Amino acid sequence: MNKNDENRSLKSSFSYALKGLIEIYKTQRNFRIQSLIGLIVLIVAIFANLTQVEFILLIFTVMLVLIMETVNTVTEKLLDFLHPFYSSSVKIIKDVSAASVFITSIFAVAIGIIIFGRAFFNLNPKYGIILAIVFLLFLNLCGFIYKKREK
Ligand SMILES: Nc1ncnc2c1ncn2[C@@H]1O[C@H](COP(=O)(O)OP(=O)(O)OP(=O)(O)O)[C@@H](O)[C@H]1O
Repeated sequence: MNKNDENRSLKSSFSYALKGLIEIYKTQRNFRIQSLIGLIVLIVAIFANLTQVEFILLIFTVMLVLIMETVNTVTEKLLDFLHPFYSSSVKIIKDVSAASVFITSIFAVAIGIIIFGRAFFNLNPKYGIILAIVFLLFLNLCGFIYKKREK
């Protein structure tokens, strides 16, 4: 492969990725909402008094939510293509995939509370941890009750 071919293939990979992004943006309402929230969060971050680590964490979190939504969309589209009819297995896979986005969103909100809470309201970082604890408590409690009921 010569330099020209390499440049061309790099260009086409980029254009395919861009088409994929446009497809997700056009068809996935959640992706549109998440990318808008991410944009607002990062713009607000510019005006907040944040440390370098906090900036990095915010960018990481915003991108992570979008990545998880993209992976979730791939899972849904793949399953719809392979098995367009009702199936309890498809249901479980789709539900679990949606759960991964949900967990990431909770993580994002906890990070937001910790970082913006400190910067704008001098809030103790423990409130972000409390949200994560409430989520894990709820998860364990529901899981426990559900398992008990199944027996
Ligand atoms: N083929 C199927 N068999 C069984 N259950 C399904 C099937 N397709 C979807 N479901 C159920 O419907 C839920 C929503 O699935 P769907 O693919 O419509 O995703 P969605 O959340 O509406 O995605 P989006 O709006 O992002 O396209 C799944 O989590 C699952 O519980």
